[in-house]
Amino acid sequence: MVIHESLRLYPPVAVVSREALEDMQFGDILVPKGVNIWTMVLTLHTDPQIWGPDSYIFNPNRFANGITGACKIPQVYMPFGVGPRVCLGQNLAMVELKLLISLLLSNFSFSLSPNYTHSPVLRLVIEPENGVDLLVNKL
Ligand code: HEM
Repeated sequence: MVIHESLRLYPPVAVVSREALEDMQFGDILVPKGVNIWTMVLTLHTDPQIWGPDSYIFNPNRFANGITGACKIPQVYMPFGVGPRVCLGQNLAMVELKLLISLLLSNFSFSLSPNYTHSPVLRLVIEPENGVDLLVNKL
């Protein structure tokens, strides 16, 4: 739940793009050949109409009943992309994250340094603008 919520609010890949290789019609919308379409993952992940009024709040419990329980349109949760070019490493990434977090939390406790300022920025990926100063104690 914590990993899902982190990937929802801070998706490392905040934008995925596709180029139309031919003219394409979606209902009333014509997408001409050659146009690049950017899907704003972060916008989809924080839309209050989809996630509820607390959509900008970090709340891992929203995933207590899985992705379908967390939002109205589960397809919009796409930290690893969707479709034929979905991230090949998504299962490996999830296992790595679970292992790493379990190992770290069973050996150390963490708290935020008073120096920390919350300022996520979109560069190549979403990252903390001023780094993350942590106070780490060995258990
Ligand atoms: C938290 C970690 C990761 C995130 C958030 C992530 C996210 C993504 C996203 C958003 C895409 C683009 C999907 C699209 O265009 O629709 C992608 C593609 C890809 N990812 Fe990841 N990824 C992660 C970890 C990994 C790992 C660990 C590997 C390999 C060991 C990996 C391998 C790939 C590959 C090969 C593609 C290209 C797939 C294709 O174009 O067919 N990723 N990833």
